[in-house]
Parts: sequence; structure tokens; C-alpha cells
Amino acid sequence: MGARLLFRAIIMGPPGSGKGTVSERIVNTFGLKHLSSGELLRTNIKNETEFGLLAKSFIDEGKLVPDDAITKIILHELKQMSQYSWLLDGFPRTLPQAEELHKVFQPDTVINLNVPFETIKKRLTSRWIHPGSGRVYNTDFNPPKVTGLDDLTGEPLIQRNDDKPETVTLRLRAYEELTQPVLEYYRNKGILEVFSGTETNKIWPHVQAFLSKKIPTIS
Ligand SMILES: Nc1nc2c(ncn2[C@@H]2O[C@H](COP(=O)(O)OP(=O)(O)O)[C@@H](O)[C@H]2O)c(=O)[nH]1
Ligand SMILES: Nc1ncnc2c1ncn2[C@@H]1O[C@H](COP(=O)(O)OP(=O)(O)O)[C@@H](O)[C@H]1O
Repeated sequence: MGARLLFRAIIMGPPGSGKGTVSERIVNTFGLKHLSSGELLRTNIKNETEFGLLAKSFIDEGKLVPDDAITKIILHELKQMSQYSWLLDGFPRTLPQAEELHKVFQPDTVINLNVPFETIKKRLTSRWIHPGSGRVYNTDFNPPKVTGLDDLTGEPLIQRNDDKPETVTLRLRAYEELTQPVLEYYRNKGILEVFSGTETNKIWPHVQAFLSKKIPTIS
């Protein structure tokens, strides 16, 4: 048996660009571990941890959670995953976060989902989630089998507090100001791979083909 090759990827894109949806397909196809900053935050909010209580006030206002707090918790989680290949979703979202991450892990590739803002606004107002598992639905794109209920547990679905139209506008603004520079940071390192489009089902085959070439086989 040869040494196990590890692969580290980041998925970026504005809120609602399909990071979660594409991440699920990547994880199912390539078997990477998935770490989503948004899911980690929502779990902490649900469990009313100290970090969750701090984070909630920012998230509900469409603001980013402070760099120090989110960086600490994400790096802690990644260290637990150090012997695995992984896909990081929703982090880094600012230059200081990217710089701190780089000190510990250097990603092999950064996938950027480039979806127009007008497309996103429509999607987010029709997003529904199962709070227990984080499963995501959309009344147009992937509706649940029974309206308003999770497919696996039958429990009620909810809309995210931060998917209100006015909060979405603030999140998109934060993305332009704080997250776009992160794309430049990775472009300068030569590891940014951009996938543009308005439909996940059309973007996905390109992401899949790209990763098939990129992911080292385990010998
Ligand atoms: N109409 C439509 N909705 C989509 C498409 N891809 C994803 N969605 C939905 O759009 C919402 C945002 O997608 P999600 O993967 O949660 O994006 P994220 O915020 O970047 O993680 C969810 O409700 C998805 O089910 C698409 O191609 N068309
Ligand atoms: N890396 C991060 N830095 C700061 N805040 C974050 C980060 N990741 C997530 N958040 C907070 O959690 C919210 C939800 O994140 P996420 O689930 O990734 O949603 P989306 O991709 O739809 O914006 C963000 O709007 C932000 O307030």
C-alpha cells in the first residue's frame, strides 16, 4: 500500500450560489469529508453554545461573524480532520481568514461558483431547511416529497431567518466587499477555478470533470 494522498478543496460563491448543493454531490461522488461553516454555526445556535449566541446576532443581521471567533472554531475542526481529504464550504470569507487558514493548511484547489445575484435572490426566498440535519430544499428546484416536511424524518421544514429579502441584500453586499478579495488572493496563488452559470445541474458536470482529473487516486 502506498502513502495515502490527501486532497484539500475549498468551495466558494455568493450566498445561495449552490455551495451546499454542489458540496453534497462532491462528497457523495469523491468521498471527501465536508465542513460547512454555516452548518457549524447553525448547530451552535441550535445548541445555544456561547459561540452560537455570539454568532446569531451577526447572522440575523446579514453580517459576517467576527474573524477571530469563526477562524478559531474552523481551525479546531480541521485539525480533527487532518488525516482526511476534505472540502471546506463557507470558509474563508475574508482575507484575514484566508491568511490564517494558509498558515495551517494550503488548499489544493478553490472552486468558485459564479452565479449572478438576480438568480440568487429568487432562490434564497424559496429555500427551506430541516433544522435537525441541515438538509436543504427549494420549492422550485428540489421540493420535499410532502410540502413543508423533511423527506427522511417527516419533521417540519423552516425558512432561515437570514433568507429574508432585506437580509439577503446585506449578505450579498458583505460578499462583494469582504469575500471577493479572497477570490483574488487564491487567483494570485494560481489555484482558483471558476464555474459560471445559473443552474446547478449545468455547473455540476464541469465541477465533476475537473475534480476527477484533480483528485489523486489512493494507491
Ligand atoms: N432554482 C434553483 N434552485 C437551486 C439551484 N441550485 C440550488 N438551488 C437551491 O437554491 C438554494 C441555495 O442553494 P444552497 O446549495 O443552499 O447554496 P449555498 O447558500 O451557496 O450553500 C437552495 O434552496 C437550493 O436547493 C438551481 O440550479 N436552481
Ligand atoms: N467564514 C465565515 N465568516 C464569517 N461569517 C460566516 C462564515 N461562514 C458563515 N458565516 C455566517 O453564517 C451565515 C450563513 O452562512 P452559510 O450557511 O454559508 O450561508 P450562505 O452560503 O447561504 O451565505 C453567513 O451569512 C454569515 O453570517
